[in-house]
Amino acid sequence: MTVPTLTLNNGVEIPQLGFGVFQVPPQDTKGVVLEAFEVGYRHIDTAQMYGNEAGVGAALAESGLSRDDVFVTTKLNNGFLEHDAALDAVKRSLDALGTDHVDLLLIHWPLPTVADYVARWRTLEQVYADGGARAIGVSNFQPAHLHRLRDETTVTPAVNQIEVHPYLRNDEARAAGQELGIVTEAWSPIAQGKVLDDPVLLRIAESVGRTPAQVTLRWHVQRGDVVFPKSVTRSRMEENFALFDFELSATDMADIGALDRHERTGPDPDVFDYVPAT
Ligand SMILES: NC(=O)C1=CN([C@@H]2O[C@H](COP(=O)(O)OP(=O)(O)OC[C@H]3O[C@@H](n4cnc5c(N)ncnc54)[C@H](OP(=O)(O)O)[C@@H]3O)[C@@H](O)[C@H]2O)C=CC1
Ligand SMILES: O=C(O)C(=O)[C@@H](O)[C@H](O)C(=O)CO
Repeated sequence: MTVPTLTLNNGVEIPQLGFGVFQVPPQDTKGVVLEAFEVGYRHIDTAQMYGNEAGVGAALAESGLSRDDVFVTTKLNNGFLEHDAALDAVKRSLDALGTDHVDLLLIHWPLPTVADYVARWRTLEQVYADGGARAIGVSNFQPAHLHRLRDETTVTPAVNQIEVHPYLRNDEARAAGQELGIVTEAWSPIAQGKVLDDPVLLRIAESVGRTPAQVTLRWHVQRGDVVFPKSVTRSRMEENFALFDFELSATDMADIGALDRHERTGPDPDVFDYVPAT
């Protein structure tokens, strides 16, 4: 199955479907990512916060895949608020991943009540200028945060990685991204499994002969977002990868969109202030 790519605002191509490794235990990560590569995934979404970049790096090294064939994203952890500390943290990520550049580097959380995200964005701009990342972006940024970056900095984020699933369409943040030429990446795309028993998704899944997870992921794809479902279960990795040989009708798309309850599974970016010790 061929995974389509989207073109980011600096011309870099990103596979629209990837594999997320949040909550994959560090000691299992190499094996899980190698399995994901076997299934066909070529886009891995990790983070300093997940503690498993070294496992991703070990899988990259052992896979025999060319570095250019895999799109790797990592994220600057919340504790690195100062320029030099953030640069050092990025260097450690590159070492752990066994590469001299990532394809995409994100600010993980804006932390608007803790520190100035504009300063962290300038650090990412430097990493980008120095070749440590082919593209830079943000995660969990609200429209006002994106507008501040537009007004006060030089490089437009390539992506905004935000929580999106049928119970949280997150229309405002997606629309701000569209206005500014920023691709939306939908995290927790199946709401960590919470949407899978929904009667509407069950009905549509039955009608198209697919599973509720496939229908949900296909909904994201048809909306034009990037997704990277996580699973440590081989059969689910395969299920989540099989999205490009069926289509949802306009009515199915609208019915899924109507499930929005503004219900987050994760923290609210306007107030999230978790800063780990570094
Ligand atoms: N930037 C940010 O702040 C955040 C980013 N993310 C990113 O998004 C990725 C995906 O989000 P995540 O929170 O992991 O949640 P997901 O929505 O991807 O759901 C993962 C959960 O669903 C289960 N699951 C996966 N596929 C299926 C299936 N086909 N049928 C039934 N159950 C299934 C998994 O179980 P099992 O593994 O046991 O098979 C796991 O418990 C993360 O891994 C991370 O890369 C996530 C949260 C926040
Ligand atoms: O998975 C991520 O990328 C996250 O940022 C989450 O872990 C988030 O920090 C969270 O769920 C905290 O409870």
